[in-house]
Amino acid sequence: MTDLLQDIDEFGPEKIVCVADSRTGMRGVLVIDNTARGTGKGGTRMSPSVTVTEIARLARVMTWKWAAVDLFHGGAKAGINADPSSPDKERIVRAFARKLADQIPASYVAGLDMGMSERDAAIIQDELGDRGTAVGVPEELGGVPYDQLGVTGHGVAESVEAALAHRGRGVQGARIAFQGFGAVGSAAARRLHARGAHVVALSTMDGSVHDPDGLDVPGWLEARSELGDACVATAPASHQLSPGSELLVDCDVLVPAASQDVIDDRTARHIKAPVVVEGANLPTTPSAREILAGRDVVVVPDFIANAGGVIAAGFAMDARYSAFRPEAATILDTVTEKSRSNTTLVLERSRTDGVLPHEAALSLARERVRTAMGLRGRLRAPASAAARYPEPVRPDR
Ligand SMILES: NC(=O)C1=CN([C@@H]2O[C@H](COP(=O)(O)OP(=O)(O)OC[C@H]3O[C@@H](n4cnc5c(N)ncnc54)[C@H](OP(=O)(O)O)[C@@H]3O)[C@@H](O)[C@H]2O)C=CC1
Ligand SMILES: O=C(O)CCC(=O)C(=O)O
Repeated sequence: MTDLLQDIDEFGPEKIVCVADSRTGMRGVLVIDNTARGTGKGGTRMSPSVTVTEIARLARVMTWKWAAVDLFHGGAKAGINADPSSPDKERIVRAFARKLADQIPASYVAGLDMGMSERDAAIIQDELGDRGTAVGVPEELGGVPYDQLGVTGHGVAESVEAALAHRGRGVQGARIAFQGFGAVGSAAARRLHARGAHVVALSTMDGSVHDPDGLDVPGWLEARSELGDACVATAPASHQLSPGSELLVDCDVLVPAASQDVIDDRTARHIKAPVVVEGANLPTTPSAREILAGRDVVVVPDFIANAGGVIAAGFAMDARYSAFRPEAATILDTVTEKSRSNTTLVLERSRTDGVLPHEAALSLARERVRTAMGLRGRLRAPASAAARYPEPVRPDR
């Protein structure tokens, strides 16, 4: 806990709530990072290795993500330390929702992240009743099932296209490698394949598949829906790679779409792709980013490339108060527009200002958050934007 306290900076976290339930063995955490631009909002992750620090780092990414797309929610993230394939998943998810609601009534809206599905969001909604809710619930409950719709992956694919365009080439025939074939990775692979790219590698925790001539993406999508992520084990031995090798294959764009910190210094020295588009949150360590930049590898930051989830969550947050469900096409069009324009903006700023894309993206997002904090009187030094809203001049009496 000492470390975490030392990690608190002027942006947050504002609140960390840990919950546990001895009957189910559930252990969970919610981190609300920064609410200057609105309610703290972010998905809920389930993994047996989740830590408080991991969730705090992810919550900070959410602060930047909402600000970068200029939508008015703040950063938050929740985590449940459990195996998502546990037969007790429903009991664990219910215990998490109940315990959290006891601690902070109605102040967290759950959502989807690794290891959680629309079905789990529905369970949270059921458990909370009028004490809180979740987004990402099935359509049949009036929700926006953004993982099933592949919204985040759609945006990642758009970001890949914009990054390729920035390098002066089209998506047709581009070779793309993926780590992670879950909600984000599979949807991005489907879209890029449909746009004429060759998906040359994909992976799950169970293994990696590689074909330099391009994999049969529709076939792998079907295998995934039948066999789950274990589908990769059915590939011929000649197409299987050792874990992590999918990050190092020869390709035009690498899309890490699984876990954090998978691109460390050692991996960064061997990546062959000239472009990395971060589908996952926090896949590249800060020092690896520097190494990649030194090797002229362009990295599109997570909170620029994978903002489709927050855009869908933004629509879903509004839909909580409406009997009307937003059209999927409206959500996807918004994601297309924001993902492309932000990717292009950040890569251009990076080039003209001579800074890493991450730094260019961060300065855009940080400025918006700082302005909101200043206007709310949360900064030690007054923010310059406050000058636009002067105190009323009162006539002398
Ligand atoms: N869902 C969303 O809307 C959003 C998700 N993200 C981020 O995208 C990433 C993926 O999330 P999502 O697709 O929802 O998660 P899912 O749980 O749907 O899928 C995760 C995928 O990654 C695989 N995986 C996990 N660890 C590894 C590893 N070390 N090597 C290879 N494959 C691995 C999983 O395999 P297996 O199933 O075998 O474990 C699975 O295929 C996360 O970083 C998440 O925070 C970001 C924005 C929004
Ligand atoms: O806020 C959500 O519910 C989904 C988006 C998310 O968690 C993310 O972008 O990482």
